[in-house]
Amino acid sequence: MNRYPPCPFSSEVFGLVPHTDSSFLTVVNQDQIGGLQLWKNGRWINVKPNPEALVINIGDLFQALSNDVYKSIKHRVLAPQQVERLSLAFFYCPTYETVIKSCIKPSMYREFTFREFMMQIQRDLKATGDKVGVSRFLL
Ligand SMILES: O=C(O)CCC(=O)C(=O)O
Ligand SMILES: [Fe+2]
Repeated sequence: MNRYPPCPFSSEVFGLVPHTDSSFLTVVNQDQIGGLQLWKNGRWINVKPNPEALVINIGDLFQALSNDVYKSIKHRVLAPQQVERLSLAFFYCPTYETVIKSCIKPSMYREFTFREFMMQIQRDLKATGDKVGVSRFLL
């Protein structure tokens, strides 16, 4: 559950900074406040809340397994100005021992386990303050 409290400095801070999800797939149920945006064709696009729909995000593992046929899209959440925003995110991930390996050859990525991937993200975050992500495993 993500809770985004109303923020008087909403133009200066993010609810959630730009990122890609480290999962295989993410299922998001957002409320009606809005603020979720996708980076597409060089600009941020609003994901309009729809009470009858869930948002399905392709994650980094889907990108690696599909050999970049599908991309994990960069997204962010703007901080709400006046009212609280809530969302539910379900990250569909494999076990840590699962080997991520594309069946499309030649593979763009070397084989890696989900554990290796998550540990590399933590190391990069500590060292650079940023998630480098799946590009770390490009051959
Ligand atoms: O709150 C949202 O709509 C998206 C949440 C999200 O991107 C995440 O939890 O990774
Ligand atoms: Fe996300």
